[in-house]
Amino acid sequence: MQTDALLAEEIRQVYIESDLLYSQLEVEQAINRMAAEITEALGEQDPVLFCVMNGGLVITGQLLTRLNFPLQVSYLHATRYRNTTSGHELEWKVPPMIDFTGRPVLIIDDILDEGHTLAEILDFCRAQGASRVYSAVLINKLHERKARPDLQAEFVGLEIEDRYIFGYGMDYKGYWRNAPGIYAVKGM
Ligand SMILES: O=P(O)(O)OC[C@H]1O[C@H](OP(=O)(O)OP(=O)(O)O)[C@H](O)[C@@H]1O
Ligand code: HPA
Repeated sequence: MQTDALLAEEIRQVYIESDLLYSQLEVEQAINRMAAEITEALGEQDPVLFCVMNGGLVITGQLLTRLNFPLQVSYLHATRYRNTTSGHELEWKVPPMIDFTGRPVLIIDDILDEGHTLAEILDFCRAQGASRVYSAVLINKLHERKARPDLQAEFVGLEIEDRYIFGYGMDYKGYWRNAPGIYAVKGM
């Protein structure tokens, strides 16, 4: 079999053998709660929201239609895993392109795993003059390997055990960001 055919087979197999950790309904309920908490904290603050591409795509879109107050939204692109299942140095592909000097910023991403990605993005936004920097993640992964012991997002959808997951923006080798639930890869 050709390499791409082998990968396609692996990708299908990973989905078939995965464990569903949270259904679409459970994820949507968590997003509703996050949106209410964000509205409560930022509804009067004229914030700038940044989607962390690629993984933040789905949660950002799902949150946006639930945030009924004045805000601006844009994206930044930083990657550490590069479509693999283990992290490397953070690579900035696109820095924030809206000026947010003196304004609150909300960084939105799919997952806070070891937290190197979020920590570096938060530091960058603080150094660039945000009045305050908040973060929202759909998933917080529970383990003792956080980049900083005190690192937490203000807004968290769901917590998961220490397994490699995909769905709702999170990928397995670049695939299954579109999976409509939170799935854990068998054996990982
Ligand atoms: O907490 P960490 O251990 O730093 O990992 C979390 C980051 O890893 C993933 O991005 P990735 O680098 O895979 O790029 P992607 O957004 O294109 O999937 C995810 O979207 C987070 O941004
Ligand atoms: O468990 C994960 N799944 C997908 N992407 C990720 N990026 C960090 N951790 C993960």
